[in-house]
Amino acid sequence: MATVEYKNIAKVFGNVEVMRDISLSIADREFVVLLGPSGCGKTTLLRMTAGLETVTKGDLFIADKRVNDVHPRDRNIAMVFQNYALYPTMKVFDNIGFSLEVAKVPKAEIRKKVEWAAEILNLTPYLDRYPKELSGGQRQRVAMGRAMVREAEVFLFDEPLSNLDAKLRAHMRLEIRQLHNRLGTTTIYVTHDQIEAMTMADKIVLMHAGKIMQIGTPDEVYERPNSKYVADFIGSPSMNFFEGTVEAAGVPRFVAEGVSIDLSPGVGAKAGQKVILGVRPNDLGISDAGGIKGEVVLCETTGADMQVHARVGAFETVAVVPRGERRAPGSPVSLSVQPDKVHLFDAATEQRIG
Ligand SMILES: Nc1ncnc2c1ncn2[C@@H]1O[C@H](COP(=O)(O)OP(=O)(O)OP(=O)(O)O)[C@@H](O)[C@H]1O
Repeated sequence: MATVEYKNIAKVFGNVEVMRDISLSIADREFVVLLGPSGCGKTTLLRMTAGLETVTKGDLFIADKRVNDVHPRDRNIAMVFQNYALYPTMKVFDNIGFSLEVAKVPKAEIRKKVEWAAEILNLTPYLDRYPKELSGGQRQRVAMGRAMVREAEVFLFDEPLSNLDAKLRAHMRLEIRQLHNRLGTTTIYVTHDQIEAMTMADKIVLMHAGKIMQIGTPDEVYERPNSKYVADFIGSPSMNFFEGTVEAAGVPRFVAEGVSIDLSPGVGAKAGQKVILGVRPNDLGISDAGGIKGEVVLCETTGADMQVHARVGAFETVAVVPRGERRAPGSPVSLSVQPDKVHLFDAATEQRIG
């Protein structure tokens, strides 16, 4: 097992710089998720870690050893891809054991390791089958088995669940996380799915346009997003945003067209400062009186909850409330928010205030 360290990493393809000055430390046994929209550079960072892409600038360390120029084979990593990359003409047993066979490990030892991995992954009944005779989830487990038998120091996952249906994805999330709890292998996992990131990660690294926007535990990035970008990316439905000004006579107050919200007394904003105020849909309560006045646009039920879409002044908002709160479109509604549930960002820099 090992640490992974990125120091001022940059990546240029041709003359296009897709990544600049990435620095990140991953602790031994940590499960880190690289999260971000398509094109943000997460796969490129993973492929550089694997040695499948060169590092243009900076230093990459695995287990305290600089590996920029080390061949992928000698990095002691195992990678699990989105498309599993199984060999179609080999049975499950041989797929899992193939790398050991190439390394000329004695047959008895290969058998022992493959059976050990199959047992943990619930693949024992399938060792004699070909990949095409397996379900998507089973194929995914075979791909993980291949990584496990190599006793790699670091596991790299590149969107491993994106080809599975929603239910199986949820199940495999749990399995991968349990596997990590059991083996403790340092893991770097790439996804654009925030639910995967929130449920699996010890630490989320949120990327955008080749830069790291925030590093933190799932709770930290959810509860204290350091910028409007992060606040908007994490959470579903997305955070509500209101652009306005802070007024500070007595209790500080946020004011925008049709909106007035009390802020916590200690809030770091200055009087007159232009800000963006954010509230998570779950932190918006609705009632018939008091609070911020608005008009219901639409109510949608998601099963357990109801999403109330409302127009408030110049803003579209959504509140997630218990299912019984259905209201007709066009009816008046009042929205309330606790001052300590408010997120404030500077309007110009979009960075968190306080
Ligand atoms: N071989 C390449 N040549 C040129 N540009 C590339 C190459 N590979 C990736 N890029 C560019 O680098 C940027 C980062 O790509 P990368 O695949 O790392 O993004 P990603 O966040 O993993 O996205 P996705 O979720 O779509 O895979 C993109 O703008 C992409 O177009």
